[in-house]
Amino acid sequence: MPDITAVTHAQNIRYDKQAEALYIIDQTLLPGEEREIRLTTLDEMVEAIRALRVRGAPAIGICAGYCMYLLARDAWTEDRQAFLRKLTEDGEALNASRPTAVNLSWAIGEMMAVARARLQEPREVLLDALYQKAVAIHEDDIAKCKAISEYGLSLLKEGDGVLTHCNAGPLATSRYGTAQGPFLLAAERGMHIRVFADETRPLLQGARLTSYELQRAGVDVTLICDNMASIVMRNGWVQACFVGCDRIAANGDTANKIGTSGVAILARHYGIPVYVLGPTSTIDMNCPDGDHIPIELRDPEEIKTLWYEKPMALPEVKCYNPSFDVTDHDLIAGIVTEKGICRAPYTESLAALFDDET
Ligand SMILES: CSC[C@H]1O[C@H](OP(=O)(O)O)[C@H](O)[C@@H]1O
Repeated sequence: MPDITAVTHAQNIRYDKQAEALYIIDQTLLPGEEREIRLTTLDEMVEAIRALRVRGAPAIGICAGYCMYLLARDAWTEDRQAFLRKLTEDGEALNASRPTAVNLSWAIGEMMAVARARLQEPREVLLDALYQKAVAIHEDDIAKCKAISEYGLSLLKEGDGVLTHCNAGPLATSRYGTAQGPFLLAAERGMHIRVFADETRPLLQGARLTSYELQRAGVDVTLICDNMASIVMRNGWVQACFVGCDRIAANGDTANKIGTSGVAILARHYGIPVYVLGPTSTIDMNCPDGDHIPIELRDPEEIKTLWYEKPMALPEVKCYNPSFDVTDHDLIAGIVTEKGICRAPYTESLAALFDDET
């Protein structure tokens, strides 16, 4: 029996204030096992983000907020400059865990701003302000994802087919998700949307996470290999592509999971619109274009060994393993944020999102 709320409200990141403990669902074990693990030390936090036990741009930012609060508790000393130096160092180490998703550096920056602003306050006042900021980052994302899901759903009609790539559901965010949120909202409202989920090699977030979330929510999801995107588009089964984002540059160029740019180029060939969905915390107005987005390179051996019982190529074969690629802004029909749907020219429409913040 579909349990939509169990999916949309999955506690992928949970902070127990009584125990002062941070828990995450270890996403490397899904879909076979749903296990919470506790993150206590900086090394555990860095490893969890690097190993994608917690992953997805917004989720990484939310986790980083709580991590910075815990690290501040450990770094505390009456010597306030020494405290700030230690927290800064820990934040830099956390930020280095993965370079592409701007949400990580954004969340760490938000927490550091509170630490600097409250530096001379008594210990409990400063720590409470940091905790409240971490909670705000988490709760703001819930509201953002719900709004993104509503705007995204406004682009679809009953019976539409949508192709998605990687995972941008509740496991990658706080609730509902970004690119997948509209599908879950449609299910809640009894609207039939047919989703084609790319498996998304080599980390298989689409197979392991997207189809796991959507199937359990009762969404009509079909899992396909990445090299099948063209045939489902050619068959006329896809009316739109919805993808997430890890960093959107000021001109609309968007970094997302490796393979996204190929989906967008295919979609252009078949005349299918591609929408990027993500919160404004994923927009980096200091990054002028996609050439300036740092692309994470992962262990090349993953190509030959990940999820396989035995290596699928000779050990001496070279591999190249970029975790993201950049979709040119001119391939993107719209960028869906919690503030609405931005259209080209993105240099102007994205900047306008921040007008009320200047
Ligand atoms: C709403 S998640 C955004 C984005 O993050 C994912 O990358 P990863 O699984 O490596 O953290 C993927 O690119 C999603 O589209």
